[in-house]
Amino acid sequence: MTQQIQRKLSESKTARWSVLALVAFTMLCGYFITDMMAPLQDLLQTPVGGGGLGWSGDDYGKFTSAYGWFNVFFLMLIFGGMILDKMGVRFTGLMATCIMIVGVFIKWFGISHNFDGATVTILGTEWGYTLLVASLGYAIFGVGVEIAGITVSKIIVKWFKGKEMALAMGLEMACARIGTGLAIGVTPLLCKAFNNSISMPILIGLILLCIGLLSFIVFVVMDKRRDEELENTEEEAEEPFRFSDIFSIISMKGFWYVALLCVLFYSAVFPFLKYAPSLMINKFGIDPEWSGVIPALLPFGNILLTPFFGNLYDRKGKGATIMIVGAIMLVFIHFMFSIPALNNWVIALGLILLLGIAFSLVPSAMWPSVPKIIPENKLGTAYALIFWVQNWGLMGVPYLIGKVLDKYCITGYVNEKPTYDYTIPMMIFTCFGILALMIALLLKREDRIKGYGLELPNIKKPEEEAKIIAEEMIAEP
Ligand SMILES: C[C@H](NC(=O)[C@@H](N)CCCCN)C(=O)O
Repeated sequence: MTQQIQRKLSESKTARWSVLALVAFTMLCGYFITDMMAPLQDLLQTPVGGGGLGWSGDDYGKFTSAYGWFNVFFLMLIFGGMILDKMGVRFTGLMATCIMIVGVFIKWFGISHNFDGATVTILGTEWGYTLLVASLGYAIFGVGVEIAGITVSKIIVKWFKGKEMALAMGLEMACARIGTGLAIGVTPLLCKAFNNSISMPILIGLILLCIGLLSFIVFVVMDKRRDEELENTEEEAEEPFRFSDIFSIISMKGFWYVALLCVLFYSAVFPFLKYAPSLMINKFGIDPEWSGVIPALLPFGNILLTPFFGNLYDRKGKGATIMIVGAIMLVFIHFMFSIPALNNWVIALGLILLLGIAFSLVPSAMWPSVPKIIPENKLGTAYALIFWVQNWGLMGVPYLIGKVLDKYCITGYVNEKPTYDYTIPMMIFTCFGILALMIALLLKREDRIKGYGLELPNIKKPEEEAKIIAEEMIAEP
């Protein structure tokens, strides 16, 4: 009987696509705030007298890397994954969204106060209070948005397993990319509209996130209703999560290949995006006000392509091959960016569009591949562990690039602001691409050995599904 209800509910397309829209909107808000400071790097580095905050490249690198501080060092993401598997998607998602709100509020507070220019020395480095408070806020926000990310992945598996799972994940990522695209493209305009205010766009982000919380609350109501109908609450999951599951996950080679591919690939994209507006100004001579426009095309390209490739994976399979193609493209693109003579904006445009394709290929195949390697009751923890490994890159790479820029890449000063040569940073990103390619090849090999089914379609044919249901009904008299 339970299975029959489950079947009926899982057939309700409207319900599951509405759920997707609700949680994807929350993620859109989260990603908007994650990336909104990138196009303001130039203004942040403008001296205080000129209306900026007077940060150095190193300061900007520190702030950007704060995103991963608590996730990486205090293992917040891993605790988040454990909470997710123990407490379920509703509790964890609400908790994560509230953490995001607190973090953005603190970041806004830090940026909108100058604390009379006071500084403090931590671990031998000097921090202005504005930088420190804003970074702390961003670090707290980073915990929230990452836990929300794993929660949403689990929600999609819960509602879409055996259906259009990769398409749904692709669409969720597409919405998240709208957030990134808006952050990069629109923030400088918002800033200008409010008299070059850096804090005002953050406040707008905060308001948007509160609407994101409301959207998640509507999801909670729907999800609760579904579980009540199924007479199968999250707390009564058949095989609850055990602490020892962490060890069983990390003892799998397949898990490590996905985690390493994830950290290497994403380290060459998200941190790159944080510096892309500055690259456009320094290498391609684009006006600071418009420096976000070309980079913003990357996430907007993802909006169409990630669901497209997700759908392809659902129907045709070839997940491991898709990841290899994406990694090859990544190497080519960053290598081209690193060549100093290629400095025409048309080349920047072409490369960003290509990066949009590469950055659609890998995520659209990688995330839906995780449930093929890891059992569902350990999925929250597995996604959390993958995100944790990835956060080392999201934290460390912007910091590294900030240091490299200030130490090796300054070519001069204009209005007291440094100008940079981006050759070395782009070569660093190319190296990440090469390593990602090697791991993608190893993953395909492991799939052949272990038979995870990464090259197989996700959508089960009706005959196969009928067989599974019949087997389940026999097992449950
Ligand atoms: C689904 C995936 N999300 C992540 O990888 C997050 N850990 C990183 C979020 C960083 C946001 N700038 C994705 O967005 O592809």
